[in-house]
Amino acid sequence: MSGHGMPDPDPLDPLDPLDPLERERAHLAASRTALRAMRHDVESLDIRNVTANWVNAEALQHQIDARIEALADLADTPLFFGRLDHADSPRPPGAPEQDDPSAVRYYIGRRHVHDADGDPMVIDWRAPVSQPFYRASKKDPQGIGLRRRFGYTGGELTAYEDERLSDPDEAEKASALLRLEIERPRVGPMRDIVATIQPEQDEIVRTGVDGTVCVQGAPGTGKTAVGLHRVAYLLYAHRERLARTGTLVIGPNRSFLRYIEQVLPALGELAVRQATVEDLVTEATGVEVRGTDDPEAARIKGDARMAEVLRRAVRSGVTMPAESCVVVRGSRRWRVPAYELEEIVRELLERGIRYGAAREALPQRVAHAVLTRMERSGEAPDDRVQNAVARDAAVKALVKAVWPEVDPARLVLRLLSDDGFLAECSEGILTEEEHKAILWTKPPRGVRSAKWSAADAVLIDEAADLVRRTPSLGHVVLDEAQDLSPMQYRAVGRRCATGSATVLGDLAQGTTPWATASWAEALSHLGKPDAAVEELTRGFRVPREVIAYASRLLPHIAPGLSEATSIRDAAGSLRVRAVEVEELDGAVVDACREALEREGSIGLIAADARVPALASALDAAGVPRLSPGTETDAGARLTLVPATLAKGLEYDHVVLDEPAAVVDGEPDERTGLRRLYVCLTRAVSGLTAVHAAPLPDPLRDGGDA
Ligand SMILES: Nc1ncnc2c1ncn2[C@@H]1O[C@H](COP(=O)(O)OP(=O)(O)OP(=O)(O)O)[C@@H](O)[C@H]1O
Repeated sequence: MSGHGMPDPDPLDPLDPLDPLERERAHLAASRTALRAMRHDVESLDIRNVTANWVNAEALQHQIDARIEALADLADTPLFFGRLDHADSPRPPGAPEQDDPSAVRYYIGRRHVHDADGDPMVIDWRAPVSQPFYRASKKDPQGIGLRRRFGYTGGELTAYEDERLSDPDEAEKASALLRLEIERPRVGPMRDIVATIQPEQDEIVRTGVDGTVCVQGAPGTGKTAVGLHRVAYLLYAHRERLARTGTLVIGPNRSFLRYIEQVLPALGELAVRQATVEDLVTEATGVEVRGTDDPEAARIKGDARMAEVLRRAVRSGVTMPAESCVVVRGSRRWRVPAYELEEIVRELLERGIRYGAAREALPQRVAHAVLTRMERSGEAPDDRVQNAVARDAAVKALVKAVWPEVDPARLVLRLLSDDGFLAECSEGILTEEEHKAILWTKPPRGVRSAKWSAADAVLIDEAADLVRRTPSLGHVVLDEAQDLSPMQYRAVGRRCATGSATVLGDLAQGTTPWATASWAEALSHLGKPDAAVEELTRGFRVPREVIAYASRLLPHIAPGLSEATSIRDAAGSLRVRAVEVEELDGAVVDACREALEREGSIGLIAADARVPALASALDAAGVPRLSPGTETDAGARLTLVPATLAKGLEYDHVVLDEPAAVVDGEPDERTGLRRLYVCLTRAVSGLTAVHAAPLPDPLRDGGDA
């Protein structure tokens, strides 16, 4: 009997048993055939007799269509990328390195494929039996004798790489296939890393669904990749639960989301929403963001203290009843005295339930007080009477007077335009200057005409949650988290209040005035103070020379952080060129042309203010260019990227225009150097920095000039 997933060896098998590549190709072909058969089975399902009605039939057909789509055989996506042979029957010493047909064997791929008998031919990478493919090592072989990685060229299986984990004589070596995969030129959007997830990454990917993890990671350590694969993993391990509760990936902006949007569909996961925090809060509140704040106002509006200001504002309209409430039923009048109504109101205020829920509870409480009186006088009212009393005009009038309805947008509008109201709500919380900084000088006429800023929309979202609980999703991945304000963390936190989160970021790349200073603080704003913080320092993107150059900025921008290492040593990957001012644009265009002679994508990154000049220079030179978020293809490979949009993106070759201008584009030096750090760490193969102005201090006397 052969291992699982491999047919028994056929004595008449014409394949050369000593040619492993040929055998693997045969397994690939057989798996393809099996996948086609699986698809054919689903396609030929006849649902006419199993569904009683039209709606069911529609729903079922929809599921079937999705399944057919999921079973498509994508020619350029290999069906499997790895193989595990269990160590149960080790190869006898001196035996030839041929396949051991008696070993329990699994092929690992992007999806599950089984043969006509239901025996697995390929195992989903997320299944528990696949885990050793990512985690087993010589120190801890996890029962694995052989781990084989496959290399493909254009869909053809062309290479394999073996590690004999239980062979003490075999030295541990870096995987050449991993290196090839990372250096494979980038054209088009981000791709998945299922074939090469590293052990430290896999631990994060497979953290349980109830655990929130926060990952601090230097540029290019795979945070984004890990976050996306974690969603795919969770959807596999908890499909039903998450289908019900939903999953969400949050990124900093549209171009970033466009860059990552293909990864989950490529892993077979089509139903994960991807959005920015702004998308979420504007959608929830119905306001449109058309305005901006100056940095100081934005900082204050994003400060966690605003949550308390809003809490006070929401409850500010609650007043204590001055009069008793009289309900007339038939010939009798029932009076609940003011002091008792006050007790009810106070109790509701103290119970900490949502404002809206308390407003709904109030008439029932008053009705209950009426019913108690009825019972005391010998009546036997039932629930219907209580409901009728709760709907009585006198009770309604009372609720309206003491617990007024709150419209979140109107409330925030009042807060930001009514000096006295803001003073009342922020007393002892904001300083006089802070109060002035957020007050609108020209109050808008109404909610629709107001030029709401992104920070305002978050305030409205907070107010809305104080009134009515925001529904929570099952899992949220928050990428580039370091740039969120405390109020934004809270907005994300309420969207995973009963679920879990994966928080990804790098404190050194924080470029907002409110950038996260510590993960502990951020996690407490998120409402997940007990989350584990993991650090990733092994860099996959940036070559050693380039990351070392960028890391010179670290002591100035994030002194406590570890420097990233790089798994790749690409000599000559860093070039720094000094030119005269009048030559700058020309030298940058030349550097782009040089980069275009090589394969892959090219990013020309420049201070936002320099972008128009460089766009003209490229146009004049006849070099086609794209904007960030537009897909590169073989014909157009150069993207002109404003420094403020570079975060999270990567290019095979980066040309960096005038580093000093990138620093000067920010309001303070530390933010400027952080922005520069982001720009310096976008390159996979090579970075050419071209400058006319002196380089920022930490970068002087470096590079090969
Ligand atoms: N295990 C891996 N195998 C192959 N490629 C990997 C692996 N881990 C990361 N990469 C690649 O390294 C690059 C950087 O990954 P990613 O963008 O996820 O890093 P990041 O930590 O989010 O970076 P940044 O902080 O700059 O946003 C990507 O091209 C990604 O596909």
